[in-house]
Amino acid sequence: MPNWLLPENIADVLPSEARKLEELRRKLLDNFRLYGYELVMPPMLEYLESLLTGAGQDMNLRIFKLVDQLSGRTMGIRADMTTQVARIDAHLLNRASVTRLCYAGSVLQTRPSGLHATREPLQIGAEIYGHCGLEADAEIQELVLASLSLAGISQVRLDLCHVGVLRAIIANDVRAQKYEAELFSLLEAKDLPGLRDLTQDFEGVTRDALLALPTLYGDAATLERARRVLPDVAGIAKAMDELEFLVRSADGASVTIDLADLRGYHYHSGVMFAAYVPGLPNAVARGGRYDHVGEAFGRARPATGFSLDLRELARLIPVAERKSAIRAPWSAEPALKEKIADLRRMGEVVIQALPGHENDQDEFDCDRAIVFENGNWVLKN
Ligand SMILES: N[C@@H](Cc1c[nH]c[nH+]1)C(=O)O
Repeated sequence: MPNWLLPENIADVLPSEARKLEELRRKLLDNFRLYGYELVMPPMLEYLESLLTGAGQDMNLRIFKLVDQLSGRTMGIRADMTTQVARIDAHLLNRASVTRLCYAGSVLQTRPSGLHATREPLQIGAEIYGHCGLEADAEIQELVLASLSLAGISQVRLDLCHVGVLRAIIANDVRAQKYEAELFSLLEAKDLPGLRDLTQDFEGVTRDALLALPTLYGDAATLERARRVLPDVAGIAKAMDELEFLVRSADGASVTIDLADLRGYHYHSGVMFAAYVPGLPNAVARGGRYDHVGEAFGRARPATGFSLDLRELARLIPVAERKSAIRAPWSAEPALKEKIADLRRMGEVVIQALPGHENDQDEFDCDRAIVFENGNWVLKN
């Protein structure tokens, strides 16, 4: 095997793609700051227990593990930054007020989420702690749309879902509760035959409601249909009210409902959403409420947020034009150095051709040059 071969679903980012990624990262983080989100940088790896706190079993399967030579304990490489940021809010900041945090960094996953998906997403996201009202979810929803619009993507569909619906359906059925994890995966896969099989011995109301969930998708009118079809219990009515609030607050954006789209790390506790764009089968961004993660870290804090993979997002936008640049000869002469420094201060890219490389091609489009004329260094087209 050639020694330059990388593992499956792991890739280098080459200059033109890296430029897109970095520009997007800066734009998004700058915009988060305009909304008051403070940047945090959690570590690449932690003890496994802290990475798993508050998260479901599927998180454990997605984390690469290794042994810490200093402590002998098992460490994990983060597969998702949301719970790390919740840990920071719960333990390190310890603020009682609303806290808005954002982050950008690589995460590593043992398995790709799709055939061509990377196992090293570049995750960027924003989270709000300390407000249990839906206003926080609405702000996050707005931030998702703003982020995608900064990437030049305007045709976005927000797909809303609510974990409370499934939880309310199985709340009074002990047998169904035992199979919660299986129910999640069958619903995510919209696997009706599998769902029929599993629910055979469930109580009639539970079974009917579970079988109805995969059919409850479509425009906002789906919520009325869901109210008619699903059992009339407090948990479901509350979830429907919350979803209706968010449909209203997303004014202008295209919103759909999909009560079975429960994909995620299973730490979500309320409203969840996924953003879809044309040409991509998987969601570009995901998020939602996860009020119990802080509690698992010892400090209950309402929480909601979103994250997306910058690599995936960058694939959707065209390659940025090659930036025009100025070519300069290589010389240590002070007058030339000063001229070059002046131009760079003005934001120009000035590339000094190293001796013997005057005609090399590179990523830049050198449309001007600094030349020596009549005793001066001048800029020429
Ligand atoms: N980190 C979650 C999305 C999320 C962020 N905040 C809340 N939920 C994911 O990647 O699926």
